Amino acid sequence: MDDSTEDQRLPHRQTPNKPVSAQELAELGVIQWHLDADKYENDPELEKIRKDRGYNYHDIIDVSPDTLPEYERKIKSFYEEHIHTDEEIRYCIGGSGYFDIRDSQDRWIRIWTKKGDMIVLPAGSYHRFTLDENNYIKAMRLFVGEPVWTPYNRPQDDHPIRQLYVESILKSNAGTITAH
Ligand SMILES: CSCCC(=O)/C(O)=C/O
Ligand SMILES: [Fe+2]
Repeated sequence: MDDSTEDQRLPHRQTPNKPVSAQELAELGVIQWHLDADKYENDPELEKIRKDRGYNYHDIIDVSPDTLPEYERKIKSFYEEHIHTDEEIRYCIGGSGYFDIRDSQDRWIRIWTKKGDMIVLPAGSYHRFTLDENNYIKAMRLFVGEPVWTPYNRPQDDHPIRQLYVESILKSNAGTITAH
């Protein structure tokens, strides 16, 4: 992402653009699939992912000014940099939005998530979410067991889940992750 503080809904690409590969995202623990969102209610491919990864809970969230209760408060909270103690698993079944995640040098990577994209952000990863200029996303939220949506806003460097995440990234990449 660029460093501009302009509207969070803009793409915020660097000039020139600096694309990030699926491999680089995988090294941060991000998992992605692309599915046929038109058949999300009866999709063997989605069922297989859910079964393989134990995602036995799901619900649907409609994020737009007209559909989300307490829209202003929630949209602000989604964009505060935070971690969760569990994976954040989202399947975009309509609309679009940006999931931002910090890389190993603490730079933001912006992941444009559109209809059919399913993404897992690992537990302990610093991230945030915003709608894009279309102002609408319909997403399936998945979870293992009873859902816990609590965000822990940065700084969380002493949080055991953050520490586990940092260790796992260090181990798999033999790289450096900047402590702040
Ligand atoms: C599109 S789902 C809303 C965003 C959210 O649940 C979250 O935790 C963002 O980090
Ligand atoms: Fe989150």
